[in-house]
Amino acid sequence: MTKLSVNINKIATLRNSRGGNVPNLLKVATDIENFGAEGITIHPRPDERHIRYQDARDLKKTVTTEYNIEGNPIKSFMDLVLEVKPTQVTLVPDAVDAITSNAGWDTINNQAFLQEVIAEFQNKGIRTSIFIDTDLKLIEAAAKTGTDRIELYTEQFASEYEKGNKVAVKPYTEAAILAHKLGLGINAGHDLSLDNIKFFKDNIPNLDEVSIGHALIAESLYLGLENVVSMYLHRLK
Ligand SMILES: CC(=O)[C@@H](O)[C@H](O)COP(=O)(O)O
Ligand SMILES: NCC(=O)COP(=O)(O)O
Repeated sequence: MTKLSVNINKIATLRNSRGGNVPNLLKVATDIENFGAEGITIHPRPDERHIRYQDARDLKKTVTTEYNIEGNPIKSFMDLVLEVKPTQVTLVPDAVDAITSNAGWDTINNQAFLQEVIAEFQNKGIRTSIFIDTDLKLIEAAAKTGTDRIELYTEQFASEYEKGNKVAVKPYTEAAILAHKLGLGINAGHDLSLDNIKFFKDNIPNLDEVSIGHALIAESLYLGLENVVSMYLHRLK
């Protein structure tokens, strides 16, 4: 079975836009768990434009499902994760000013560095995952870092699938087959959505977990709008 971990960055974006506590990030995380999601994902960025470091600490007290923290292992991020001790840390090589994650790790050139930080997290009992593209040489090198899992970076698949190019899933299938052979767990994420998730899942063997945020929150708005507009109209009668 593939677990759904909901990325709540966008809830924090909305909250921060007004400076108060609406929507309440902790309550939303608990509600998402109560609705059946099997995990909560956050990606605190160094500028704290959405998830704040304090959110990561507060969520540790309330999240009862799998808690996944994503980010680039710079010192402040490593200190935070080692303090909070989530279920899983997902290492993402994103630049400080990146609008969103836009590349996977070069696991060949960063092998020694990744080995070192992965060992540090694992020594504290934190499962590790590496955000990665589908190049098979990168998957082989990922296995040598000692990581527990990889997270396949699905942006390319999602954009090609939207154009009708279903064959774009093939490199992901091949990467997953090799990763499984090498003993790695398999996660996936970025731009997965209600439109593409079933096809992706059906084509990726041994898919442990997907983390979905941007599309899921946008879809929640669309699917909830009719209900909320009619509730307002009812109150205005
Ligand atoms: C690693 C990944 O693909 C997601 O964490 C994505 O980066 C979400 O981050 P933003 O919400 O900042 O775009
Ligand atoms: N790891 C991917 C993630 O957490 C969510 O990415 P997105 O759905 O916001 O693109």
